[in-house]
Amino acid sequence: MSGKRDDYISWDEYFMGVAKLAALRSKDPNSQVGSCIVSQDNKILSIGYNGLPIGCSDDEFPWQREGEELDTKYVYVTHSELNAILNYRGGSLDGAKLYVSMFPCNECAKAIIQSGIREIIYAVDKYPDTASVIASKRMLNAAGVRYRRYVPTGREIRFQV
Ligand SMILES: O=c1ccn([C@H]2C[C@H](O)[C@@H](COP(=O)(O)O)O2)c(=O)[nH]1
Ligand SMILES: [Zn+2]
Repeated sequence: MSGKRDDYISWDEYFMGVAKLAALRSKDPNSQVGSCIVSQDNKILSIGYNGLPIGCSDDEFPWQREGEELDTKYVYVTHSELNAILNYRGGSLDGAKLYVSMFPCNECAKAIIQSGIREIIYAVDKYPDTASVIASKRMLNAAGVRYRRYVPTGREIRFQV
């Protein structure tokens, strides 16, 4: 009997919690997406969320979903997963894991595969019937990148000292 706490959070809760915290930085009014890249030995390597590229003002570029293509967010926003990959300055991501709050699109799947990430843990598969996500899964399957849904414990995570 060591007296150690036994209600500490799991690795999955920890890293998905970090990804969801990062998502809260997003200015996207509809979908806030956060990513946390983790090494095989559970060290956080990088974090990202969906947002505009450096130098592109959050207040000047559009956040709408519909209308003329050039007036929508879709042609400007950098996706959370790509931001996390690009934010990493340490070299190789070979064998890393990606915790992400929403299932990655086809463009992110390409970047994930090419970066060497080998496992995706996602919270929500928000658009499973879209060509983008179907293509994403097809590529991830072909490349042998595993993916699994994060199963919430239902436990409330509170901060206390
Ligand atoms: O793989 C992905 C796919 C999408 N995103 C971002 C891009 C947008 O900011 C939102 C999606 O907006 P909707 O209004 O839900 O279409 O999510 C991402 O970061 N990663
Ligand atoms: Zn994407």
